[in-house]
Amino acid sequence: MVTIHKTNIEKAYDTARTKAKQIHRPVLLSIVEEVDAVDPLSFYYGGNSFHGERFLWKDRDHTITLVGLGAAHILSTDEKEGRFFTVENEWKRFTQESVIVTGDKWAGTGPLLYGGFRFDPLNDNSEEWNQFSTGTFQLPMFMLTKPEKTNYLTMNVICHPDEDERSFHERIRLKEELLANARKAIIPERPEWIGNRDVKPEEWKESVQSVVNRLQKGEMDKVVLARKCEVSFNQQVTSDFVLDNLWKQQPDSFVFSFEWEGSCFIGATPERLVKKTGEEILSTCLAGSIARGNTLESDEKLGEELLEDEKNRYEHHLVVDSIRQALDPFCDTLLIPSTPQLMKLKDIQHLYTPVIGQASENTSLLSLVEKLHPTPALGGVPRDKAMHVIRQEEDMDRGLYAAPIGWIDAYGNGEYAVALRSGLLQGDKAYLYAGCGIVADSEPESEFKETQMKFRPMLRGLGGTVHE
Ligand SMILES: C=C(O[C@H]1C=CC=C(C(=O)O)[C@@H]1O)C(=O)O
Ligand SMILES: [Mg+2]
Repeated sequence: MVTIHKTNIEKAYDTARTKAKQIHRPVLLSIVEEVDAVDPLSFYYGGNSFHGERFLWKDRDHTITLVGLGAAHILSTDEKEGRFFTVENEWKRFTQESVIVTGDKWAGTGPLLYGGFRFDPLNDNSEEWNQFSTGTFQLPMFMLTKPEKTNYLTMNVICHPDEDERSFHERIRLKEELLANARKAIIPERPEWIGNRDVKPEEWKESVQSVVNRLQKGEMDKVVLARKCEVSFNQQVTSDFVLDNLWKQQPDSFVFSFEWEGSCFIGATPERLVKKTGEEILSTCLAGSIARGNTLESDEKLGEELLEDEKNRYEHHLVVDSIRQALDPFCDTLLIPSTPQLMKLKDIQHLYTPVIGQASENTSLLSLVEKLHPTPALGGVPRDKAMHVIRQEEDMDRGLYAAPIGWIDAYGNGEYAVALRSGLLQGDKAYLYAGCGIVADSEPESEFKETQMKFRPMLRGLGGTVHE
């Protein structure tokens, strides 16, 4: 990796081209510059000439927003077991040969790989998820990074050995145009909502009962079962208006979109899988749910009920235990409070235990993702047995729902969320997914109601009427 500090970009371009000629391979040139304040959503809408190749990421702590336009490079794998390492090694190799022009090494700027790993590489019941590989990632052509108050723009160009200079100048012109577009107010178009329907709701409740019977016999401790809801529109649904809604409606969640080959995976999830900045790592145990109350008093009462409820505490405890076991071997220090607190979101409250650790040297972000996924907040205990039951019982493909989605930069910093409260926009349909942790004393009807609450953020985000 060659890092050049604040130089003439023509010179950097020559360096990259010369390098490409020497190694007989294309070389990535990544140019980072500080720009005047840009509204991330306007940058996204204004980049609609890249429709189908855009992404947006906002974390739940409001520390970073990323918007990517266009794909300078695609990295995907169909490997099953080794997919995390394949992506990691490919990414390392690719960035090691790159030329980066930057003022400093800010996390989330420069070369950055955005995308996700499918929930279950062994599920080939594909339906709507055909176009996604077991790991699907892109390096954006243009990317806006907003860490709190600053604004950076990264331009990624793949320089070929026989590169024609004109295409480079064309990219610079395009970058200026995208920044100018983002400063004009663009209001996203909203298609008309036709209706929504639960897919096989009665069958799902029967599955819950059959899993409860097995749990009561002691075959396993926990299995998370999910179901699907389908929403129809009068015309193609694009991600713009959905993002606009989710951004405003779910300030305390990760808001993300990932446009890919005509579809868009989108959502507002409260759950972090893992974040790594230098050696510091953060993770989240999130499991156990109850409704929000209509008044402050009833809301507090429900919160207290959740904190004391044995069934929910058990659901949660299994997640804490498993995350501790996964992270402990990779950490010099690991801090996990012994009792959960409440995470209150617009439609639901959860039991929540934050995790902070100091990773031992040479621990990579994707190796942590590999160890953590799927946590028992989406899979179960024991993991392999639960995955087998999910394949048997769910009769669908989760695709990227409940899967790790996020980013990694050239310095190994990054963050992956667990893609809950999410859906796939495809043509004039949106497919939404929601699941529940099933334990021995689960009741199908009340778990069904829990999934109804978990569909609400996306139903509202899609413009549906949600009874508060
Ligand atoms: C599987 C989902 O939620 C998980 C995260 C929080 C609470 C959960 C629960 O109480 O069952 C689930 O484990 C989902 O939202 O689809
Ligand atoms: Mg639950």
